[in-house]
Amino acid sequence: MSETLNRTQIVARTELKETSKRQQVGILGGNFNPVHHAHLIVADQVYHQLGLDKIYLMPTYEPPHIDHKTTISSELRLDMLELALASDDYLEIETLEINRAGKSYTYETMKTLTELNPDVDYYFIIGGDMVEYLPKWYEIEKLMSLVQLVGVRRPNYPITSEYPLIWVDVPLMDISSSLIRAKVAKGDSVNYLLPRDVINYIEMKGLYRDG
Ligand SMILES: Nc1ncnc2c1ncn2[C@@H]1O[C@H](COP(=O)(O)OP(=O)(O)OP(=O)(O)O)[C@@H](O)[C@H]1O
Ligand SMILES: O=C(O)c1ccc[n+]([C@@H]2O[C@H](COP(=O)([O-])O)[C@@H](O)[C@H]2O)c1
Repeated sequence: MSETLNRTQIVARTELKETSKRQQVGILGGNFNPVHHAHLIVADQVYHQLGLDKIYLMPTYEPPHIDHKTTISSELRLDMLELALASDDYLEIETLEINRAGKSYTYETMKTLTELNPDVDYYFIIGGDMVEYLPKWYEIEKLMSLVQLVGVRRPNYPITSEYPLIWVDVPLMDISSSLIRAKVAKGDSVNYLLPRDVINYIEMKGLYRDG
């Protein structure tokens, strides 16, 4: 945890201890097209720094952004997530949004998850790029009453928000799925930007060659 905790963080941290009988679960939602090492480092750092019981990486079916680019099939994205997480027992995949299909609104998802798991406290993790977009999220006020939002820094994005986020310090990593897709399309190396097994899968399936 950062040395520079703000009041929200300190209160939230205390609450973490007081609610220790309840399961503390983090969710990192995303398109994961493809999953990369920054996703895994973010999940790992939040897990350890907040002392959570588990983190789920949750692929969206259809990204809820109005202007979001098209994605690839959920089967391909799920395969890559499974390859990336094969050796970690505290990182798992939540397939609720894939199974539900349609637009993946986080409020709807977390409403379902909190109803299914009333003994779990959820921490929804978002990168700095998403933080500034929060006011436009569907039913954001209701979502905040269901989950604790956790922000992680991303290069070139501010670390302020009008919402009560817990900020977790992670190494600044200028890695993105779009960078990886662009590099694959150009034939550039993507070594060490994402797990080797995922790179092999991308090559085997011929993904992203056309941009
Ligand atoms: N390098 C990074 N540092 C911190 N957070 C990140 C990073 N990359 C992705 N995230 C966060 O992980 C979540 C899932 O990201 P997503 O699957 O959309 O990947 P992405 O790399 O942002 O993809 P794209 O480049 O296609 O937009 C989002 O909350 C995003 O902000
Ligand atoms: O619910 C919303 O309105 C909403 C708007 C934008 C993003 N999200 C969620 O934020 C997570 C990261 O989104 P993305 O597009 O960066 O992969 C993912 O779980 C999305 O479903 C949710």
